[in-house]
Amino acid sequence: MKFFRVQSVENVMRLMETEIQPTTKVEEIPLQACLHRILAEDVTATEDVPSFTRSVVDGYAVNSKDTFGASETLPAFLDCIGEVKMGKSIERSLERGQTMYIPTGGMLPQGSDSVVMIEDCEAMEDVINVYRTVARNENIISRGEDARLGDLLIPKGKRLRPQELGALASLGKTSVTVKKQLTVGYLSSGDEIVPFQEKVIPVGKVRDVNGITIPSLAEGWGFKVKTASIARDEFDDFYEKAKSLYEECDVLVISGGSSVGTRDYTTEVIESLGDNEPGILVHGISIKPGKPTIFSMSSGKPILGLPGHPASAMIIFQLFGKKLLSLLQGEAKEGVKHTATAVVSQNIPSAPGRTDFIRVKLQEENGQYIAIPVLGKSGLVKTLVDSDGLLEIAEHKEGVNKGDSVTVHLFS
Ligand SMILES: Nc1nc2c(c(=O)[nH]1)N[C@H]1C(S)=C(S)[C@@H](COP(=O)(O)OP(=O)(O)OC[C@H]3O[C@@H](n4cnc5c(N)ncnc54)[C@H](O)[C@@H]3O)O[C@H]1N2
Ligand code: MOO
Repeated sequence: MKFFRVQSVENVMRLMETEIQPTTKVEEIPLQACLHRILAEDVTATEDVPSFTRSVVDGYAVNSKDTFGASETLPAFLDCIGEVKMGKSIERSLERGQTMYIPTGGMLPQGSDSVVMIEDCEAMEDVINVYRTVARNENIISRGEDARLGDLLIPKGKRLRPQELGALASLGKTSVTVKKQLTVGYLSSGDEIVPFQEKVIPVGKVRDVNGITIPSLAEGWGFKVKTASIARDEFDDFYEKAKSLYEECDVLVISGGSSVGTRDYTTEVIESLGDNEPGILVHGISIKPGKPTIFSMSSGKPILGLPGHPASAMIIFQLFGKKLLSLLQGEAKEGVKHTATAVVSQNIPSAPGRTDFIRVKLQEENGQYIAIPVLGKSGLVKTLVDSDGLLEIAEHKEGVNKGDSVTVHLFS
């Protein structure tokens, strides 16, 4: 493996797609614990949903033909023969010219095919004046309209959001088979890095920023995280910590030492884990920031080496870490990216042959967002705090011009 034989963002993404095999570990858990988990089985409807045709308004159940031509000046007159009770089955059927009062959610009686809203009617003892023509199926939800018995309701591989949980609840599913939640092993490295809890630190030391940003991102995406104390720039200490995380977790993420400095043990340690087959596949991406990124596969397990600079680490983890975890977790398709459209506030040059991710702040002006670059080195944490997202300048472009409309990837 040669150092810094940079590969394009696209190549690295493709490589991840071919190398990473989705986990086969599944578990059955209660529906209430399924939020953000990946469905491991196709869910088909075991009954018609809803199981009966119901009204979506308070009004009168009618045969739409009986309202044909009805208007403010020429109402239709229908005989009211009773009332539908909420939550109860209705045995009586309507004959032509008849109606029944029906609450929102009530079951439609046989002989009716629509509901006239109460506001469009007037009750005159047992006769209801209908002042509006309604169409067939108006103001109702038909039996099986959500899903018919046997329909594929949610395909496997789908990340379960609150609405999928709602659909599963509507079928009476109390437990669901999902992919086992992956555990991300995270390790910060470097002699200069000290735990962030240290109140006073000697000159030359730096508090561990990546040790909080990277696990927080992974947890926010629905993964478990295990960490170890900061690895020293010394092979044995680094190796021991990396090895135990590698063995206990589904994926290992290391920050720092990804460059080519003499004290950088990261590559050596990565190559010592598992069978190192195929080993380091990427060391260097044509991207800014984050060029010295490492991606390795060993004994079927992915290892990601993040550059130490906090902005580089976070940006690379957002882009490649999220993709890697989503592939490994067996998500059918990565979730929709959170983006905003904005107008660039100034010219931003970029070197062709490299994908640039510019931190930007969004400011709303006259109903549109203005993207203002937050310039600063990738070692500066404040640049991340000041920015709302990233503006991507594609590899083939020489920059963007003031006034260009661009897509900004929002920090989640
Ligand atoms: N000769 C070259 N040198 C460098 C290159 C290059 O192409 N050729 N690339 C530069 C780029 S780009 C980056 S990014 C860095 C990445 O370096 P490392 O991944 O080896 O990271 P370190 O040297 O360990 O740290 C860099 C910087 O970040 C601070 N750091 C590290 N870990 C943390 C942490 N957990 N929390 C907060 N800050 C952290 C560290 O103290 C350093 O200041 O390499 C360039 N060099
Ligand atoms: O590109 Mo590095 O990632 O300068 O900080």
